[in-house]
Amino acid sequence: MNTLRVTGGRVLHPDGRVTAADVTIDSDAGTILAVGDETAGEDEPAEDGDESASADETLDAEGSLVIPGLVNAHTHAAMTLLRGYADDKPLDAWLQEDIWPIEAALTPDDIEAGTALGVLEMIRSGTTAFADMYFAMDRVADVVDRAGVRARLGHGVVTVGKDEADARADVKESLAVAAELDGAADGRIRTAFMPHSLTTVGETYLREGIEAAREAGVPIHLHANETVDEVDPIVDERGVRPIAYAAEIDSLGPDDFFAHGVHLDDSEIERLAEAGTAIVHCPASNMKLASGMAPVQRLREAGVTVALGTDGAASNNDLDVFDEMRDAAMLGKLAADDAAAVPADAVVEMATAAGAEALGLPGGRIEPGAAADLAVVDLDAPHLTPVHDPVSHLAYAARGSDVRHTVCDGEVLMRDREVLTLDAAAVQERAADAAADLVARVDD
Ligand SMILES: N[C@@H](CCSC[C@H]1O[C@@H](n2cnc3c(=O)[nH]cnc32)[C@H](O)[C@@H]1O)C(=O)O
Ligand SMILES: [Zn+2]
Repeated sequence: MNTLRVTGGRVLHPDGRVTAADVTIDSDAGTILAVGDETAGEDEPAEDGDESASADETLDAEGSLVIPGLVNAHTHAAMTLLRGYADDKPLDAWLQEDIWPIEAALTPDDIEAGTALGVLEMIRSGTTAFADMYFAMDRVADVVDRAGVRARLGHGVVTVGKDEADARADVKESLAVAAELDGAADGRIRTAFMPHSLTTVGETYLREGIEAAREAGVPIHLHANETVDEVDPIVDERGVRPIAYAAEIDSLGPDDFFAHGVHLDDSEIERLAEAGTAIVHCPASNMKLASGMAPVQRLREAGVTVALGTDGAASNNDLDVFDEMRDAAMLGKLAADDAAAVPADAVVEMATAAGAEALGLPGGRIEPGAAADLAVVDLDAPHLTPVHDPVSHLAYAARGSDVRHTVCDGEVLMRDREVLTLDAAAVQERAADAAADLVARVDD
């Protein structure tokens, strides 16, 4: 057995406690073997005894905080190519006037280049798992495989504006991708059926796709209740709110997870809680597109699993989950009109354990037997001094660039800020070239 030991740091435990402890990992199995010495005093660093000497590989965590790898539970990674391409517009106009026209010109090579850039950015900011809704998903899966991260992947279906044959083909593609890619990258890739939203996919197609997904045991991921303009047409046309409609078409299951959930009434929150369907809160995207303020505190109080997502880089404009934690806490307080709402420990949980739970992926907890997915955050920086409360720093003061090392499935993906699984300079250059070519093609 090959072992990896993260030494000399302080560890964030699943119950929110922070203690000095080494973390010992079985790198072959990709699991955590031990966290400190259970029999030793909890505030004492684990002894650097024989065990440490026998680890095959070590990562220095002196002066640092060892946290679960962060989970970006809703993104479109390849949209890094469109970062800063179209800003300062509401969702509907932004998608229809800018994003969809340029996405129509994206090639599979572009999507691979943009995804590699997105994954590079995620590894460099301590994210080890993400959910991605896009297209050319075989190329996305290649990147995930090479980079060493985990992901729940799906082909996004849009049927509005398409004829019946094209619409059916899109649904079929999403189901085929979900069947083919599940279990890829040594099991680090799982899949989902991903209709874009309840308004951009017609009812017949939704029903057909969801029925097939249920038969195949594949979860469902879609954008829901993101803007008022998306809720109103459903209410006008059907006389029920979107989450009730989702239940009618059987897309409200315990393994399903919906992005946004901004405009939810109490009956919808209750339904989500009863069904066990998770919400992925994307505060930066919701603020930037002025979509609204999600009722995060009420969702959590009702028992809904709330994860965090950056959404695509064109509506954020980065993929840093630390930013998302801070934004979620800030916006959550504003939405609840209560400074005590959505506190630091809540957003840390949303970015870790709740994220893994929403995606149905391993990780999110540092404890023996859990997946060895973690990030080591360097606390030795002016903006992180003094350390009264490390959890407060994670939520309010730390940034992705404070992450020193990133580990996923027992493999070191970044050591001392050097990404080992991707050639960072090459990925960045290729993405910049692909983006410049893309814009030149579209502007012609
Ligand atoms: N097969 C579809 C692709 C859908 S992928 C998922 C889509 O979600 C879009 N998207 C990104 N962010 C958001 C958001 O916040 N709300 C809704 N859609 C978004 C993204 O631009 C992409 O077109 C097609 O042929 O158009
Ligand atoms: Zn999205």
